[in-house]
Order: sequence, then structure tokens, then C-alpha cells
Amino acid sequence: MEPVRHPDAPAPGELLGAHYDGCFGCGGGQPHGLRLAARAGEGVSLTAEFTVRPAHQGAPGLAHGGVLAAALDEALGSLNWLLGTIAVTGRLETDFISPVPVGATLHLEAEVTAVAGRKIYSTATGRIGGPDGPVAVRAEALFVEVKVDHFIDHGREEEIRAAMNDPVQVRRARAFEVNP
Ligand SMILES: CCCCCCCCCCCC(=O)SCCNC(=O)CCNC(=O)[C@H](O)C(C)(C)COP(=O)(O)OP(=O)(O)OC[C@H]1O[C@@H](n2cnc3c(N)ncnc32)[C@H](O)[C@@H]1OP(=O)(O)O
Repeated sequence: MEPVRHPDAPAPGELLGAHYDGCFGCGGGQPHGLRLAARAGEGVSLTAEFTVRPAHQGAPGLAHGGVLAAALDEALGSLNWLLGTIAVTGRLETDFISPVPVGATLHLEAEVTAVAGRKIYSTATGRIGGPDGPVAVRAEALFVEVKVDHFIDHGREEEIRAAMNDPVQVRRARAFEVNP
């Protein structure tokens, strides 16, 4: 089925913000995190930027492939905001097309291509040298919709309790829910 943008989704051009301060992909509370900043696009799409820092190296002066996959995963995961669902990565297939140097900014574009029950199919590209530069990485993903209980059941109690006692975090979690 065609993906449907949630009526309360942030408007095109709006910054989505972090879903969790402790998130390695988007949170401000991780010193070496990616701090990926995503912005809503048209339909069920978004753009995001991530600048590679020295802490993200694999080979000398080049981004680690797993970090680049994490950036793609985070951009794809941020599509949740636009669908109004909570979903986790079930499958992530990544193509590494050209090396990404430290200091480079990865310009990411992600979009949901189809939804089938709990399954959300999406795709993302990362370009370097500017938003219209050559594609350096791309990914195809399957996310699977889950309930908030997924995190309560599987997460570590310490972080779950802290998140539940944080009104800002509770508001953010509700922003993902279709029927809060
Ligand atoms: C509070 C706000 C926070 C908001 C949180 C936002 C977080 C975003 C963070 C970035 C994204 C991440 O890194 S998320 C973290 C990394 N991912 C995870 O930790 C997920 C770990 N995996 C799981 O928990 C589980 O495997 C699930 C939830 C993905 C699926 O388990 P399940 O719920 O039992 O469902 P299951 O029946 O197995 O699968 C449902 C359907 O999906 C298909 N399916 C499942 N996995 C796959 C797969 N790898 N490849 C192909 N197909 C698959 C099944 O065949 C089935 O299709 P059919 O039979 O229906 O046709």
C-alpha cells in the first residue's frame, strides 16, 4: 500500500528534533553520537545531515562503514515521525559506493515506499559534496511497527525509568503514537 502521511506530521521544512536525548543517532546526550538533524519533506520523506567527526573513523581519515549504516538507519527511523508510528529496524541493506572522508557532511534523503500491515519499506541515499553531490551510500530497509511496550519489555530498567520520569521524553514518545 501507498504510505500515508499522518495528519499531525510536522510540516515540510520543519526540523524533527531528537526522539531520545540518549540516542546515538540523533540525541544531544552522546558525546560521539551522530547528532543527525532531520527535516520533514513532502509526503513521507525527509532530509537529514550528518558531519563525520574524527570519532567516526574506520580507516585513517575515513568514516567507518558501520557509522554510515547507523546514519542511514537513523534517517530511515526518523520517518516514524511522519507516519505517526513507532517502528524498529528489521532489515537494513547498505551499499557503500564511495569512501566518506572525516569532515565531510553526508546529505541524506529518506522516504517510505510502501506499507504492508506492520511492515514499512523505505529507502535512503547519502550524498557528499552537497545535497546534489554524488551518492556515496544508499540503503533499503524494512521497519516493523511495534508498541511502546517493545521498549519497556526489552530496554534496561534504569534508562526506561529515567525516560518515563522525564516529561519531555514522554511528550516525544506520544508524538509517535497514532492513538495516544
Ligand atoms: C518511544 C519512542 C521511540 C521511537 C523509537 C525509534 C527508534 C529509531 C532508531 C533507529 C532505528 C533502530 O536502530 S531500531 C533498533 C534496531 N532494531 C531492533 O532492535 C529490532 C530487533 N528485532 C525485533 O525486535 C523483532 O525482530 C521485530 C520487532 C523487528 C519483529 O518481531 P515481531 O514483532 O515478533 O514480528 P514478526 O512477526 O517477526 O515480523 C513481522 C513481519 O515482518 C517480517 N520481518 C521481520 N523481520 C524481518 C527481516 N529481518 N527481514 C524480512 N522480513 C522481516 C516478518 O516476516 C513478518 O512479516 P509477515 O509475516 O507479517 O508478512
